[in-house]
Amino acid sequence: MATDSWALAVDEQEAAADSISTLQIKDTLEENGTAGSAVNKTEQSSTAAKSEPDAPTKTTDEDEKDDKAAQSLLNKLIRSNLVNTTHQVEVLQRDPNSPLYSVKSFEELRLKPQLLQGVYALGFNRPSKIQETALPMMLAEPPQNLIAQSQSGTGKTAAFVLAMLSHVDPNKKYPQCLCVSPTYELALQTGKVIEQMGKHYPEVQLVYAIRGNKLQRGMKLQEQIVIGTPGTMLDWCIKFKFIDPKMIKVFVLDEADVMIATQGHQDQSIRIQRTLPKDCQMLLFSATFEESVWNFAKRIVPDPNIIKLKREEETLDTIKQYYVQCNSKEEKFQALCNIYGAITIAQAMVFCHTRKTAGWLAGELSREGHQVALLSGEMQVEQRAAVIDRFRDGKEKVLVTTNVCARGIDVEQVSVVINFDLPVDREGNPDNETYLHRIGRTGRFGKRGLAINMVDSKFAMNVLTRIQEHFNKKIEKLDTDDLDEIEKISS
Ligand SMILES: Nc1ncnc2c1ncn2[C@@H]1O[C@H](COP(=O)(O)OP(=O)(O)OP(=O)(O)O)[C@@H](O)[C@H]1O
Repeated sequence: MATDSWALAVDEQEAAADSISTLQIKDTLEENGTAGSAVNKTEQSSTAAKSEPDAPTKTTDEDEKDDKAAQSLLNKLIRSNLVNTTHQVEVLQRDPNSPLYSVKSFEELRLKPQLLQGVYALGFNRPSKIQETALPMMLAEPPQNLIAQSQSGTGKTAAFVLAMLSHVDPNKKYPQCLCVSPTYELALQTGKVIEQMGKHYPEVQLVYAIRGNKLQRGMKLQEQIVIGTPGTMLDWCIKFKFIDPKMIKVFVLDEADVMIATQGHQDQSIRIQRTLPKDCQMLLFSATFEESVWNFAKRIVPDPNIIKLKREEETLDTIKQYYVQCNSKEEKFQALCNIYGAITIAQAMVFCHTRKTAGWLAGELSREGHQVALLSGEMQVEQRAAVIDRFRDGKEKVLVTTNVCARGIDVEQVSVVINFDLPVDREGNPDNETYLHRIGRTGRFGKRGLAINMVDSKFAMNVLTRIQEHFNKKIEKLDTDDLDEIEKISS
């Protein structure tokens, strides 16, 4: 696998315009000298005035899309291996009469030797759960269409990359596989996997259809695989005719759940799909599968086989939950200090509702002598990944954050999760799912965890009561002025 140097000569300015706007938000923390790093005690200013609890902030759909794309990218950047699951695979076949074929080894797939070498070079010993079923379907002759849903990190990208590399004819010097990703950064991440997997297959080449990668009018691409964002890909197929869509054998639409957040991306993807030949293999992947994703998937993939990885039920059984009653954020901070004074906490994650509170709290904790890391949404995704890596390595003991990192981060040492603010949705209702994900950071791998909720108003008390009712699990009151009582909770 090789990428031509011109193919990567992306004009950074324009490329950035194709990227998620989260990355473009001015990093106000950086101005304070604290972004992407541990909090510096001396640079934080103290806020003496009492303040009102944070009210829920409204977010726009565009924010949500940016957030999803950023979260997806962050997951990719911080993930070092396969997410371990005990999930069941659910399969709905186009032809229920044909026997379901699944593999337990990569050898059974009869891959080209260069690709098998690539798989081993990546350190893959055996197919993941989703790959066991998806790979035989994707590599079958005649090609089969597939819609696959499984959570992030279960091996979807590696699966479709292997399918694309298996289907191309390296002797034919024109595009044969198209892969569409929702953002510039996500396209680059998938491109990296193609490059790694195809390392021993240099005849196959890859080009990025992303804004800023300007080609000369009238030229025809020679690379067999094109990966890019929907707008540029559509232009390259229809407006500039760099690609002959009629020659495409495999069309992959990745991260459908992120894609559908932008109507324009949906329309462009559908327009690309319509230019492709009837026998082109259509593959669509998504981490989640709500109704809107499903409707979109059906428009892109006719007559599909469907694979779903059933979600593992998360449970609160191994987590002890408490709440602390306070009257202001300053009191909440004092309660937190008392907890730290009474019990030994290996590593803790503290969740706040807004960036402002998170920044303030990180400063206060730091002033108290804690090694604090701060992670919030306005940081660039790469900065966030660096903060998480440092925290995982134990360089900081407390991670103060907003919702941006509630999901997908496995830090084994996290023994306590503090909800400095309870999670609420846009309307101010309890966000039970986020609560579950937040406190699910602790009590992992069969260990016992501790979750402490800070309540500072009637509104927050009401949210807590409703969360308690939802999970049908009692959240005990904790008096943080009583050191003996705090000590007991850690035993
Ligand atoms: N069969 C395998 N054996 C070992 N590791 C694997 C295997 N397949 C994939 N991986 C690794 O597991 C991680 C997750 O894989 P991959 O990125 O393909 O998952 P994904 O479901 O596409 O996730 P996302 O939706 O976030 O892109 C990667 O680091 C990848 O290299």
